[in-house]
Amino acid sequence: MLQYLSTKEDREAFIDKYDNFLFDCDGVLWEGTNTFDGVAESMTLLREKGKRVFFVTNNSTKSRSSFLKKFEGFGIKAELEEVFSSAFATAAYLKHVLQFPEDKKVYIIGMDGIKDELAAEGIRSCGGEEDAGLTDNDSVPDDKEVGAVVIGLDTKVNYKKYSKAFAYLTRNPGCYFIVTNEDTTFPQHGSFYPGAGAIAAPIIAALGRHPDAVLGKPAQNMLEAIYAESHIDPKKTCMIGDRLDTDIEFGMNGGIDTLCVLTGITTKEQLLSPDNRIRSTYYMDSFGDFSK
Ligand SMILES: O=C(O)[C@H](O)[C@H](O)COP(=O)(O)O
Ligand SMILES: [Mg+2]
Repeated sequence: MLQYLSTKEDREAFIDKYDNFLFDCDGVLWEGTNTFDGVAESMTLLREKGKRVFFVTNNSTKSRSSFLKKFEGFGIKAELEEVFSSAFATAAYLKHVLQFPEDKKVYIIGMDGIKDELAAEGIRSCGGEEDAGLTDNDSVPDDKEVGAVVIGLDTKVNYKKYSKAFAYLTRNPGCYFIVTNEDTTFPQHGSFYPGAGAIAAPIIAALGRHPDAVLGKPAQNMLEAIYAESHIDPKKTCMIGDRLDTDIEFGMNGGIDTLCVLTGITTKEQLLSPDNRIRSTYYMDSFGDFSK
């Protein structure tokens, strides 16, 4: 039964119930370059109570170490081992699941986060922000070294990038088509903007097929990585997110409780609608309210 954490007592009882908290980032801890009131204080409260904290973001634009700088800028304590991103999960999938060959490389539509996480796994890549300024419509030469195309949120996307990705996926036999996450929108500047799912959609339409793999929430790759490294008890763990079809579904699929906050994508009307099939365990206006 969906419970609204409306009083200080509700919020204290919620915190005492769990040992581990998994945090989505965009729409929960911040929106673009702005954090929400009380977020840093609420995070400090959890740390002071000895709770374990993990960050599980579908945002593939930054590497985990770059995210650490963003956390620090908002006064949020975070360790590298606590940060899991869709770019990190994608690099791990290529390396350890696909056993991506050393003589192959990845073509990226996305930001440096994907390039950096691939490099950390020793996987070569091209495209990404290097192709940001391409405006020509010249033919795309073959490049048989490209063994995978990875698409994530790309705020510098252009037609040439799409042309290259389409060329490699249709010309190179066995070329993997991977999307870091399928969030259709993400919150910033007080509004909503196209997300990774919207960036990948043109290639899905042109190819007439869906990706071979999508690594972000609600897929369980990041939760499995957390379990493998930390042995946390799912019964004492709660996922805190702002998007129903990624964060809350991720928790439901993983058998953990969930808290939906209303500072990002999901509105109270959407959450409470009789048509909504993705019901979180709890909901509250903002994670920052724990500091009140
Ligand atoms: O790709 C996107 O649309 C954004 O990165 C999206 O906001 C995911 O970020 P998260 O809410 O999982 O931190
Ligand atoms: Mg979010």
